[in-house]
Amino acid sequence: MGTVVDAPAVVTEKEVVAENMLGDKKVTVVFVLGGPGSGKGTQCSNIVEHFGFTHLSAGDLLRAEIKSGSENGTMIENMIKEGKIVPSEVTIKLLQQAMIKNENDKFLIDGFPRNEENRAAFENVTKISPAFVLFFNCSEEEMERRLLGRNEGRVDDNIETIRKRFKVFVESSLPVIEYYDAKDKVKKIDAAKPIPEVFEDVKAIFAPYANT
Ligand SMILES: Nc1ncnc2c1ncn2[C@@H]1O[C@H](COP(=O)(O)OP(=O)(O)OP(=O)(O)O)[C@@H](O)[C@H]1O
Ligand SMILES: Nc1ccn([C@@H]2O[C@H](COP(=O)(O)O)[C@@H](O)[C@H]2O)c(=O)n1
Ligand SMILES: [Mg+2]
Repeated sequence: MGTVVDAPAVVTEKEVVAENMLGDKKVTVVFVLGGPGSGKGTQCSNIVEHFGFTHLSAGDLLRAEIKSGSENGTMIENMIKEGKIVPSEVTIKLLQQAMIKNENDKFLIDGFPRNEENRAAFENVTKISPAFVLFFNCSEEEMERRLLGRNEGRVDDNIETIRKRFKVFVESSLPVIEYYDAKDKVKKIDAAKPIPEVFEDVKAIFAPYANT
């Protein structure tokens, strides 16, 4: 009888889950965080225009899901009215679908991760870690003034919900920023300055991404 040799373990390409791969494209993800009204959406529009990123706002995706008449619509609407954080699986699915649908490989993910559950679930499900976290720092007094003047008809831009959103930001979102800060991944911006001045600081951070 001939010698029996164990067949070498064959690792197919599909079994290897490479970091930051989305299907067959390698992606760059920047998380854009900051309190409600700190100017995340405003500056993301500028970054899109100058640096060719695609902007995905978790809040916008959730609001679109409500409008689409999805089965989760009522639950999402109630959570937003209360300033609460929607379960991660719902938001991550929307973000993943939006990234897959888009041909770009550079994404600004605005308003996510909002809590520890968001952060851990996104890393586990997607195996994507952010290149860095852009953190817009602003006082509650200034953010409150901006939100009350925004006039976009958002159901959560009223003083009662704004106070709840600030509490959630301090209790659940700041710890996520601290988590990434401990990994030296946070780039903090003074977001209390006028819009063009904030963008000057943002531009300096994104300079390495020009023409990529
Ligand atoms: N630096 C700034 N100075 C003054 N007003 C600003 C500044 N940045 C944004 N704004 C205004 O403040 C309001 C809130 O801005 P924006 O929607 O960008 O905030 P956000 O961080 O995305 O808020 P949210 O978390 O509620 O979505 C808008 O009306 C915007 O025009
Ligand atoms: N990761 C997230 C992001 C947002 N939400 C809910 O949407 C509301 C509005 O978010 P904005 O970023 O547009 O301010 C937010 O207050 C949450 O209710 C969420 O659940 N999870
Ligand atoms: Mg926004």
